[in-house]
Parts: sequence; C-alpha cells; structure tokens
Amino acid sequence: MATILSIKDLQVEFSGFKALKGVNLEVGDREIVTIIGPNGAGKSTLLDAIVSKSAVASGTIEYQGKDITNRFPSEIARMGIGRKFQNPNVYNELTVFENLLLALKGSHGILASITSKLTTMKRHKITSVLERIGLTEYAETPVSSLSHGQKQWVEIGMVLAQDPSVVLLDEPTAGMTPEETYATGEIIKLMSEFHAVVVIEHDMEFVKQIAQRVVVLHQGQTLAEGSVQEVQNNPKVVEVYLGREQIDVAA
Ligand SMILES: Nc1ncnc2c1ncn2[C@@H]1O[C@H](COP(=O)(O)OP(=O)(O)OP(=O)(O)O)[C@@H](O)[C@H]1O
Repeated sequence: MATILSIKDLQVEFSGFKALKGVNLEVGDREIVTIIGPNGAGKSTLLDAIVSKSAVASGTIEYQGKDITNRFPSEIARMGIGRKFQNPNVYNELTVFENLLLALKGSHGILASITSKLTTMKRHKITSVLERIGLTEYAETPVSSLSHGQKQWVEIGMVLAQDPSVVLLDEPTAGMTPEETYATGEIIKLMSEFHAVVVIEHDMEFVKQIAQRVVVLHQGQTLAEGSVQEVQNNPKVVEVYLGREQIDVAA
C-alpha cells in the first residue's frame, strides 16, 4: 500500500505546553487508521496540525510526497485533505441536496451555487455522495428536520463532495444512537474504497467494526500501534486508557 500521508517527529505547542511531542504516523492510500487515547492525549491536535488549524512547531507532514507543513488550510483542502470536525457545520435551512451542492469543488457562495445551472456532472456527483452516506431518500429534506446522526452524515457527505484523497474524522459517532453508530461504521468502510480515512474514536465497539490499524496516543506521544487485538492486549494501553474506559462503562 503506497503511503499517502507521512508525519515525522511532529511537535505542536500552545504557549509553551507541548500538546504533541514528536508524533510519527504513516497513512496508506485507502487505509483506515483509527486514533484512540485518553482525553487530552493530543488526538484532535494531530488532525488540527495536518490541516494547519494548529501551527506545527517542528517536524514535517508530507502528503503525496509534498511537504504541506504549516501551509494555508485552504491550500491543504484544495490539495485533497478533507476534515470533519466534532460539531455539525451544516446549513440547517437548506436541503441535504443543497448542502452537498454548496460543498462541491468550485462552488462559489450559497446564492451562486443554488441558482447556477446544475450540470449533469454535478447532479451525478451529488447522487453518488447521497448513496454513499445513505441519504438518497432525504435529498429534498431540510437538514433541520434530520436526526443528529443524519446531520453528521450530511457533513461527511460535504467532505466527500470535495473529492479528497484523505478524510479526517474527529469522533464522528459522538451523540449517535447505537444504530446510527453502526451505520456510520459501514459508511466509513465504504469510504475506504476511494479515500484514506483517519478517525478519532472513543467507542471501542465501533473501533472494532472499522479498524484496520489502531494508533494509541498518550500525553502527546504514540504509546502503541497495531491491530485492535494487539492494542487491546497491550498492558500499557490497558493501564492508561482501556482499563479506565472499562471502569467508566462499569460505573
Ligand atoms: N488551542 C489550544 N490552546 C491551548 N491548549 C490547547 C489547545 N488545543 C488543545 N490544547 C491542549 O492540548 C492538549 C491536547 O488536546 P486535544 O484536544 O488534542 O486532546 P484530545 O486527545 O483530542 O482530547 P479529547 O479526547 O478530550 O478530545 C490538551 O491538554 C489541551 O488542553
């Protein structure tokens, strides 16, 4: 599998506090990498650094062999890295179709996107994204009447509409019902036919459903890496993270 994203010795600091202390991560083309770890481990900061939402203090991020460290976020998005944040960032008063239309590459503003002529290519693209996020029947539904889970899928669809090669998802199942969580896992597995996907997640059942490779972050460093089974059987991971998760579940 060819490497699409290569992160070397990445350090990120906030006013002297080292949130990432030399993280290395390789992501293969069309691979799903799941990142787990305790609160404050640096998971979101890692995704933020990839898309330049947080500045990199040292180290490098290469995408398709090009150094993208600290480039403008818009440039990184244009190059093919799409990021979905934790909270849905959709236009509630518009339909699902209109939201996806707005997200298409080359769209210029709400009014221009909605009133401009819809080419066959754009319609095909949106139809394909709707199928992939399981919302074909909701194309004409205003986003305001969707469930929380469905809104999250619209936002995943908005990322996919930009044709990224790498998709970064920060806790995509937060607040979802068990059924929505399972459906999200299936959406992500389908996504990996076309995109590399990096997912931050806490729900270990979900991690088992989707994960090919799991990376465990702890205090700004990689604590372990491997299959779900390997990390689950790693005493260090049990001690700092999974043991605590199990205690939380029991409580
Ligand atoms: N903008 C910021 N300014 C200052 N400190 C920050 C900033 N963003 C993150 N941090 C700190 O960096 C550390 C890593 O935070 P981060 O959000 O990356 O953790 P996380 O692993 O995603 O945690 P969670 O699971 O709670 O989302 C934390 O100690 C956090 O308080």
